[in-house]
Amino acid sequence: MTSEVVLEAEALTKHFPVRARGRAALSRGPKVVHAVDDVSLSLRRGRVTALVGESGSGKSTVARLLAQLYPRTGGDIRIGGVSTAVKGGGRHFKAYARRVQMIFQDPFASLNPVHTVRHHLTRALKIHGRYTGEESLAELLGRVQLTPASLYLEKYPHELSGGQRQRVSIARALAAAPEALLADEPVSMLDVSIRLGVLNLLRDLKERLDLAILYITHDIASARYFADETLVMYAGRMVEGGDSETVTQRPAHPYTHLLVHSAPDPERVRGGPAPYDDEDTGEPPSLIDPPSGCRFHPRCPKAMDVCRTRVPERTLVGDAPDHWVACWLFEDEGRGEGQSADAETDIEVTDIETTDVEGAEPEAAEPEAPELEGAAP
Ligand SMILES: Nc1ncnc2c1ncn2[C@@H]1O[C@H](COP(=O)(O)OP(=O)(O)OP(=O)(O)O)[C@@H](O)[C@H]1O
Repeated sequence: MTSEVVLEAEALTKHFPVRARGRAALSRGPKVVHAVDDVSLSLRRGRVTALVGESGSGKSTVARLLAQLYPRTGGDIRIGGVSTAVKGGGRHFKAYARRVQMIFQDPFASLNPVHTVRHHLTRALKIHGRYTGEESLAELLGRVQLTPASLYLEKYPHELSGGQRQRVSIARALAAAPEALLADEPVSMLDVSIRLGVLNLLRDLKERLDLAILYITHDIASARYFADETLVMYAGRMVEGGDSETVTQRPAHPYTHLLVHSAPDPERVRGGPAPYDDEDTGEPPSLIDPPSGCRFHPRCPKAMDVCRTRVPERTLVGDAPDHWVACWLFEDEGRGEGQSADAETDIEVTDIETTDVEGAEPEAAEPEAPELEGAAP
């Protein structure tokens, strides 16, 4: 874990204002959606960091904050160690976007249907001052394994397969020669059969271009396969993090257990231990009025009194050097950040052997949909 930090967030917070309606508008003060609270993370050169959690846990908001597509409510974003807050559109945003690029879930929506691949890539290269004629286009397409370039350059998005479209989106992001790539569920809309190919491409790019990649996913099994480090988010807060093997094989937080247990797991099907009742998955809370203390406590089978009132701090656990959890169950065993000790928990651990990404995503109820004041871009 010693490679250089490219992009980091410290105590990042985003609250979206919501308009109260009816009597609530008269009786209560302004309401906000607590989409992201106190999130800290570091993206390092040549490493993939997975951000895992159910729908509505705040993953996309973290990515959009890191891409400077939203202003933040609080906290800091540093690129190359320098604090940065950029407003969309201008010269500063362009300079930032040269270093930090984002790819989205739906490549069909992010490519303009009336333009060819040539148009998309030429434009991106020109914006970032890197267009040097045909060979720069061929080089970009080569990077995403769309060769020979002549087969693809004159094609429109609808003439490409889903996987090819996502590769063109990735090529367009690479036109900036970024240091960090924020990939928001980059394979979840693709056919199961081609997901692995796109993840392998991203991994290859990470290695060849020394990219720092944030990989957002619902699917913790794919995080184990693809990411060096895995961070788990629940209801706007980060609850656990560490190297992917440890977080997915020896999860500490009860919520991570739930995610691991909901993932496809041949061992469990053969009778491996189940830490919790499979059916008892509950629902994520409203983020307008999130639970006090640990936000997972209403769903947590291990909840204690303290969980209802006080937010747990990050504490290092287990043998792996950077494995941390924010959970009161570990108050006694925790080493505090930077110390060393063993942590035993009374939670049984379920091994997962799944290494492909074809599994179903854990089901999650949609959180309460607020009336938006600031529309998402
Ligand atoms: N522009 C907005 N205005 C108000 N609330 C918003 C806005 N964007 C997101 N939210 C809310 O913030 C919370 C976090 O949403 P976000 O999209 O970041 O979660 P997510 O984990 O990425 O979910 P998904 O996997 O479904 O994309 C949700 O409750 C969502 O409704």
